[in-house]
Amino acid sequence: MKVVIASDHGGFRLKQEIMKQLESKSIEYEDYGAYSEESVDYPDYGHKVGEAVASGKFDRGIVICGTGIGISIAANKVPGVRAALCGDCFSAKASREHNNANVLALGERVIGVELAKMIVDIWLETEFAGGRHERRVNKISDIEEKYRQMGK
Ligand SMILES: O=C(CO)[C@H](O)[C@H](O)[C@H](O)COP(=O)(O)O
Repeated sequence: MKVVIASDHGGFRLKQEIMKQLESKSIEYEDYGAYSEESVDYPDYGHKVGEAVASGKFDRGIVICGTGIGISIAANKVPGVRAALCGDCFSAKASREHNNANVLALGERVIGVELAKMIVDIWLETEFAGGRHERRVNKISDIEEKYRQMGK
């Protein structure tokens, strides 16, 4: 599995921890920044990760900002992205099983490092359950298609 990861300044330190975790599990990843705690704008990083996942270059993306909110909103603007902001293990599992989330968003200023690592582990390990969930996820794609046809 190939993972792309990015954060703004508010998620920089947690990103460093998550990258160490990916390395320890020999999961291939690429760091799309930010590369320091200097103040930057989270939409730029959510957008980059969203495009990298939607294009098929990466299987999954992880985005981190202070709350995880702004960067997940930005990633979700890219058609084909299903970014899930998770602050607990149950949601992390469900976001994969039910929503086939392809981007995980975390809030460094909200959750601790150890919880974040557990969430990442569960999220990366869990497969999409399909079945009735597939019909619902397809309806999300239908919404995107509707706006694509309207040229928006
Ligand atoms: O949480 C965020 C947006 O939803 C981002 O992490 C930003 O980091 C946050 O808004 C930045 O705030 P700052 O006061 O500029 O560090």
